[in-house]
Amino acid sequence: MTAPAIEIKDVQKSFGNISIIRDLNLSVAQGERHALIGPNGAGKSTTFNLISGYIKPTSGTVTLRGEEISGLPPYQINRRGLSRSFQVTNVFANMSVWENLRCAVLWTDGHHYSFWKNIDNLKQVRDRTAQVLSDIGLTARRDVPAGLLTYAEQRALEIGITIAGGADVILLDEPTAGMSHAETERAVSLIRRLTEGRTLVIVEHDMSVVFGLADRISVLVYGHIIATGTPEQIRSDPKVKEAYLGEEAA
Ligand SMILES: Nc1ncnc2c1ncn2[C@@H]1O[C@H](COP(=O)(O)OP(=O)(O)OP(=O)(O)O)[C@@H](O)[C@H]1O
Repeated sequence: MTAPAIEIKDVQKSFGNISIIRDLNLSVAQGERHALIGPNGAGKSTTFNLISGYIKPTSGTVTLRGEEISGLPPYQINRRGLSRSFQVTNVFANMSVWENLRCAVLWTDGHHYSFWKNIDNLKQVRDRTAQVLSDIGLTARRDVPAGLLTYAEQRALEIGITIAGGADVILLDEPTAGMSHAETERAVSLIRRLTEGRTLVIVEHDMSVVFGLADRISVLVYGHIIATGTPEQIRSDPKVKEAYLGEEAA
């Protein structure tokens, strides 16, 4: 049997004496698109931080394709094929779109200490950067400083940076936050296309995105998953309606 892409087992996380994540159990199959939803402050970003190594669990384990990763630093988890985006736009504003992407490709390829090399001569890096640039639809904007892109373009670039290294497990934290309806629709089709054949975990408040994209959904309330299931199961789960979705999803 194939190991899950991500498995969180009995994870607890406290900050000081405040318990934020309580008995967290979550299994995401390889190739699945999984959405993590829940009210503000439920612990969704904290869960992403726990998976990607930015914080360590107080207890419990996180495994990636069957191998324990809890306790590893973020760059080692990244090298094992897990990449994440952040809630806040996280691009280098003064660097061009091309340079931002190339930086992400170099980083994952382990070239980041070779700053004395002429990196544009690394054909493999150049080809991969051009491929991602085209995948995110920003080829015409390649030389524009990232800080001058529209907000939606910056978020697309951020998704490009996240997938640039070829990770097969992708975590996206609110990728459509702050976008218009039309921008959101474009972002969803971009995400669907770019995560084809990979595993995706997405934190998202926009329910049209969640229900349109996810194979399965988990609902986190006060640091605990109260339900996991298909969009239909989640939509009709009385516990979920009461705790989170309310009449909105009825
Ligand atoms: N480093 C930290 N130290 C102390 N408390 C923290 C820390 N990180 C998060 N928290 C607290 O943990 C709780 C969960 O926060 P988190 O950001 O994970 O929630 P969230 O579900 O992502 O919320 P939102 O939907 O608003 O982004 C919050 O009460 C937050 O204040």
